[in-house]
Amino acid sequence: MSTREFSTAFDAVSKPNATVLEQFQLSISRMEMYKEDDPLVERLLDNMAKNKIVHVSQKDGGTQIKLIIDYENSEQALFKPQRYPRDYQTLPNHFYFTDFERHHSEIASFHLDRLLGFRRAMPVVGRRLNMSTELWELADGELLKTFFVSPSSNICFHGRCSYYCDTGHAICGNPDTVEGSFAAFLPDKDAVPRKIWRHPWRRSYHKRKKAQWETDSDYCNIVKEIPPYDEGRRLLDIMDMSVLDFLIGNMDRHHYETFKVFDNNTFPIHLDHGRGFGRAFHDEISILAPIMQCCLIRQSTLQTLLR
Ligand SMILES: Nc1ncnc2c1ncn2[C@@H]1O[C@H](COP(=O)(O)OP(=O)(O)OP(=O)(O)O)[C@@H](O)[C@H]1O
Ligand SMILES: [Mn+2]
Repeated sequence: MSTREFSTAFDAVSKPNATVLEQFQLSISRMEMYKEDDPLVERLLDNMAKNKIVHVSQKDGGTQIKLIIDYENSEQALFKPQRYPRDYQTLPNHFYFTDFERHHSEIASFHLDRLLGFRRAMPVVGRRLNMSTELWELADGELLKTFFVSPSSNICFHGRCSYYCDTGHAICGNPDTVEGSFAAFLPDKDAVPRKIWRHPWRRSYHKRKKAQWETDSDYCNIVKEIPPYDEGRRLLDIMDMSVLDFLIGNMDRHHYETFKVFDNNTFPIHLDHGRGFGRAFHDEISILAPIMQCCLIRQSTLQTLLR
C-alpha cells in the first residue's frame, strides 16, 4: 500500500489549512515516520515548544501520568512531566518496571533515533510550563481534582494512574514552573489504527521469573519461524530497536506498535522511551540479546555505528 492510500485515511488531505502536525502525519510512510531533513520536524518542535496551550487532560491507559495537551491551533502533544533532577539515577532496588519515568529520556531518544537514521519516533521537545496558568487553569475532570497546594505553597498535581499517582509522588511547581517532554501526537487511532505487538524479547515483568529468551539459547530460531519475523524487514527492525534501547539503557520494551494500513512490511514505531538513561555508568548487555542470539544486524545500522 502506498503513502497515498495512507494519506486518504485523513480528512486533512482535502483540508486547505492543515496544521503542521496534520501535514507531518500525512507524510508518514510505510518506510519511516518522516523524511531525512524534513523541515516539518523543526517546525513541529517549535510549535510544541512555543504555541499557546488551551486545554489539558489526562491520557488514560499506561502506568504513569501523561497529559494530553491541546494547543490553540488545534495541534496536540503528549506531555510527560519531569519528576526528578536529570542526574537522578534508577534506584538500585528498583526493577525496570518500577523505575520512574524521565522526560529527558523521551527527548534524547527522539534525537538519537533521528541521528541513527531510523526516523521511527515522533518528534519530542522539552518545555517549561507555568503550573497555574498553563496547567491548573486549563485542566478538567479527574485531573483537575488532583491539584493541590503543598506545605511550601507550591502548586502540585498527581493525576490518576496505576504507578506513582498519589500525594507522595505528586508533580510540584518549582516554584511555579514544571518542565516536561512534549511528543507530537500520533494520528488519531480511529482514523489510522495501529497494531500492538508483543516484543519477542520482552522481559518477564515479574520480580522472580525469567523470560524464555533468558534461558533458551535457541530462542532466536523459534522467533525466526514465526510471522512477521520469518520474512521482510521486521526481524532486522527488532535488531535496530535493540541498538537504540542499548544506547539509551531502556529495558522496558514490552510491546511495540505498527500502523495497520501498512500491513506487516513496515517499521515498528519507536514509542515510549521514558525509562531510558536511568543508569548512565552502566551498560546493560542483556538489551543486546536479540542481536547476540540471532547474530544479526542490519548492514546500514552497523555502518552507521562504525561511522
Ligand atoms: N505521541 C503519541 N501520540 C499519541 N498517542 C501516544 C503517543 N505516545 C504514546 N501514545 C499512546 O499512549 C500509550 C502509552 O504511552 P507510553 O507507552 O509512552 O506511556 P507509558 O505510561 O509508559 O505506558 P505503559 O506503562 O503502558 O508502557 C501508548 O501505548 C500509545 O498508544
Ligand atoms: Mn511504558
